[in-house]
Amino acid sequence: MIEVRNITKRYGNLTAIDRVTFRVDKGEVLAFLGPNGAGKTTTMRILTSFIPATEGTAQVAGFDCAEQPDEVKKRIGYLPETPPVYQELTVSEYLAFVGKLRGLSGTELTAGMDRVMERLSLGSVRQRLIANLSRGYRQRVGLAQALIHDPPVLILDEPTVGLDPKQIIEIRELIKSLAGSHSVILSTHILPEATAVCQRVVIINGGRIVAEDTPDQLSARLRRSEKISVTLKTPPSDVLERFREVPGVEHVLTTSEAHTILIECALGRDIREEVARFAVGQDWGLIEMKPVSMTLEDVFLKLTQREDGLPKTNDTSESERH
Ligand SMILES: Nc1ncnc2c1ncn2[C@@H]1O[C@H](COP(=O)(O)OP(=O)(O)OP(=O)(O)O)[C@@H](O)[C@H]1O
Repeated sequence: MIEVRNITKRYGNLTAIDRVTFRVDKGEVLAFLGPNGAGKTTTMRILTSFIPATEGTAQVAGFDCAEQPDEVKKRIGYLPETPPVYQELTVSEYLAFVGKLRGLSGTELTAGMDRVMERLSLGSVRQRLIANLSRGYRQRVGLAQALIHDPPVLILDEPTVGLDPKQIIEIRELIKSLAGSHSVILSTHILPEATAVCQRVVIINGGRIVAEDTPDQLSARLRRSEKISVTLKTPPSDVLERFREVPGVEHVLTTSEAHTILIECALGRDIREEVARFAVGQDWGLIEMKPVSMTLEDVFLKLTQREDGLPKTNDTSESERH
């Protein structure tokens, strides 16, 4: 439904995105995840035919974003980071206005308005001025304008920024309910949002795609070792060296918690029994031992930070395509 091939966008000397390629299938919800400045908005703008790519092609429902912008816009609902709402209109007036801009009129317009108001539970505020709505309701109105012409494709740029936790859950549930009937790209820098809502994640950093997969597959693929977190009541000062004696242990690391250490062994091995026997034998007071799985957050940091912990930038990033 969305096909992006090798798109590059340059602003003067700055390459905002560099040979970005990905696709979104019919009914799929894709997270476009990346830190600030990674190139998310630039990509969304090319897809919505707001700006042309310097190189490469982007297509929506078979139409070229640069050459057939009218056909593309008909099939896309776009919610920019700041919803394009008019404060001085009521919800009903605003949605009628947007619907007309989208070419709807008569019964088609009324049906479209009724449909989005019901879907976004806007019925009770339809006669309220947008200026007097809470942020959560304003965001719902923003989503309603994106859906008014019932487009098959939705592009949502950071749709939950600035909402309270309850509103965030509501908006995420709504996006999930669109899966199957709509193809959705959700741009976000919030990791739990990607896992909560999307089936697939594209990670962009410094203008380049650095990974693309399901959240589970991403963590599995980047995991290079098994990790166990061990908490001891009375660890000796040389606890790291001592644990390195245990057969199978490859690395022992400190953690931010004084009495907890991290033990690594080869992928597929389970050395918990040996580790427990050793700690108990030394009488170090074994309080807790648990396997540590790699979260999407770990994956994200691994892919978007340099070895020295600084963020990778558009100028210095090495593509780590997997
Ligand atoms: N019109 C422009 N002119 C010059 N540089 C731009 C322009 N728009 C974006 N950039 C630059 O391109 C890079 C990518 O920006 P973009 O807004 O696409 O990132 P983003 O991932 O959406 O970040 P954010 O989440 O902060 O909006 C940044 O370095 C940004 O400063």
